[in-house]
Amino acid sequence: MLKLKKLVKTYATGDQALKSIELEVPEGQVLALIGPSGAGKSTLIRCINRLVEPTSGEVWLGDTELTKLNSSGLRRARREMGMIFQEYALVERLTVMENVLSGRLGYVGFWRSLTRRFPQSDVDEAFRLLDRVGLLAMADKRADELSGGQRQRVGICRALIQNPKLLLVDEPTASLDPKTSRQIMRLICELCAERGLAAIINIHDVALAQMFVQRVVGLRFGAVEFDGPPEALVPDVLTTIYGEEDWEATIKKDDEEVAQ
Ligand SMILES: Nc1ncnc2c1ncn2[C@@H]1O[C@H](COP(=O)(O)OP(=O)(O)OP(=O)(O)O)[C@@H](O)[C@H]1O
Repeated sequence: MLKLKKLVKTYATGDQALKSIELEVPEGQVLALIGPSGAGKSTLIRCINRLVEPTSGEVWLGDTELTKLNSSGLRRARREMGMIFQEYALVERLTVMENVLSGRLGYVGFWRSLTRRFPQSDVDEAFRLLDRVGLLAMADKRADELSGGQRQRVGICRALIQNPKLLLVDEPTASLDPKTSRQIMRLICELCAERGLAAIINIHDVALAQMFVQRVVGLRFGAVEFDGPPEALVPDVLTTIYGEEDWEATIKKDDEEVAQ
């Protein structure tokens, strides 16, 4: 469904953030992207929807080569890729409902978006999504009245109301406490399963990634160092991705898989 071919990103500073990445993500697969700081995880996610322009190589979403699209083609293609951010990127003075509906701005016409008059079907879907993530009662609250976990749930609804094929998720739990982090990861993975949605989740917490995803890709110095199931992330493998460290405390223990 998503295919990256020889994807390279060299920043103007000369930093080679991605070195010829080859990656395929089938429909419905949730993949965690791990690796040390500076490995290129954010760059990879942002090159897919061209928030960062790749230097060379190809990005394919289904039959569309995203790297070939002009700006209007890209605008259309971006509807198919929902993005969830670490810092939520909500509009603080708008309500929860308005923030969720802003996910539809790529679909509604210019005048409608200017006056924020969304079709009833969009409003109905926003209510359904808010109900699904447990925020129905918050629909009229301002975004700046919410906790971090609640904000991220709004961010998830905003991405899903686009009806995307792929979710690009950039450190969704980095600003959250451990329990809320688990809840958010679980929610993202459940929603992907319910909707047959593929996702790439850039995440620092290896144990959290191992708990929820089917596939882990480890980046190091802009190259894929590991690609496999979470249980294959043994200490030696972590050392090749991150360098020398005592990994026993990091790797998921079976009895840690709490179903809360
Ligand atoms: N806008 C930029 N201009 C120049 N260099 C950049 C830019 N953004 C990232 N880089 C460089 O590209 C490399 C990869 O950065 P990137 O942010 O993608 O890594 P990351 O794995 O997401 O790191 P982190 O986990 O710390 O967020 C780093 O060497 C970084 O310094």
